[in-house]
Amino acid sequence: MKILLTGASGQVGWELARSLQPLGEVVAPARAACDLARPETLAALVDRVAPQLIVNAAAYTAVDRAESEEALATRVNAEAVAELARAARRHGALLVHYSTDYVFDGGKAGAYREDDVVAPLNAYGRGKLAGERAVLASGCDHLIFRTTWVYAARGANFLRTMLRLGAERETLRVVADQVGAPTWARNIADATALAVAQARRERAEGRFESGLFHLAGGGETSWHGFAEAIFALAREKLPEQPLKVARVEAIGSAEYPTPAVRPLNSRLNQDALAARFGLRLPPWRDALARCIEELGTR
Ligand SMILES: NC(=O)C1=CN([C@@H]2O[C@H](COP(=O)(O)OP(=O)(O)OC[C@H]3O[C@@H](n4cnc5c(N)ncnc54)[C@H](OP(=O)(O)O)[C@@H]3O)[C@@H](O)[C@H]2O)C=CC1
Ligand SMILES: Cc1cn([C@H]2C[C@H](O)[C@@H](COP(=O)(O)OP(=O)(O)O[C@H]3O[C@@H](C)C(=O)[C@@H](O)[C@H]3O)O2)c(=O)[nH]c1=O
Ligand SMILES: [Mg+2]
Repeated sequence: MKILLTGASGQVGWELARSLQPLGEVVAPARAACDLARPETLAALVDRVAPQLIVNAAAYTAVDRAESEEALATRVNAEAVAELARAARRHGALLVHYSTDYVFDGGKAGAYREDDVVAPLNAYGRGKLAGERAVLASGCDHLIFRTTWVYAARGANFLRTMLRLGAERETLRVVADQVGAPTWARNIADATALAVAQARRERAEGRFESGLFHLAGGGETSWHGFAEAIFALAREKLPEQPLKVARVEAIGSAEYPTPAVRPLNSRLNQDALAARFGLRLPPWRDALARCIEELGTR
């Protein structure tokens, strides 16, 4: 199977480049050769590669910057996605695409199910929602995974931000009223590969059905709880890590003003993924422990 992977330098894309290897030949063009800010160039790229599977891990993920760059964010997260999806349809390829908890407004009391009402609060969320809709509208075979609070040993993420700030400051202030589940990029990539393997069998047997699935770490916490776990695990597993931080103050979102409004509830119900693919990500703290252990081996 020939696989076109976008965003291979990102958190999820980096892990996918490894997880997808056993499934076929992974073609992962550099950004210059696959620029989602230029959607009009993508059909020719897909024609040239002629993949059976397209995995789109590229995205505009700067949530606050998107408020002042909504057109660019939407071009990358929706218009380019529409082009990739139409090209997948033309080639009879399966498209795997990722979306976000930020399509929701966070007002629900429990964990969000796939068919719950969407109502993004920010520009990034609006663009990602438009991306989901573009995939649906294209009529291509697809799997959309809505994930959340992604971190990895590399890339720009909350884990790495906390380790950096924790080395610089004695006190940090972190919001405690936004709840969700940290999700390790490696778990996303491995679950994607397993789901794709099943989808490939289903397609060969003519019984594949496209769908959208929530894919997030198990359990829940707040950003504050995530930060405390990061420092506890780093103290335990990274003796070399310089950590000055002595206190992580729990604050409300109002005390940490940002250009983009974030949902207070990011919890994603995992049952649909388990029912369809028999997959469930581990408790978020277990995954975080493994990721942090790995940081110590570098
Ligand atoms: N990060 C998170 O917390 C969450 C992410 N998601 C979704 O998961 C998916 C993967 O995200 P994640 O791995 O965290 O993202 P990252 O920000 O870590 O990586 C984004 C990737 O997209 C690439 N990219 C950005 N702009 C363009 C462009 N114009 N053309 C081509 N490539 C581009 C980046 O390239 P370069 O390295 O050159 O910048 C990078 O490879 C995305 O769909 C995202 O929306 C969903 C929920 C949470
Ligand atoms: C650095 C820092 C952040 N925060 C808050 C801000 C925010 O509410 C929360 C997390 O900060 P971030 O900038 O990592 O959040 P953000 O970039 O919004 O993370 C989101 O990224 C996109 C791509 C998604 O799809 C979402 O699922 C989510 O992971 O922590 C503090 O309270 N104190 C701090 O010192
Ligand atoms: Mg961010």
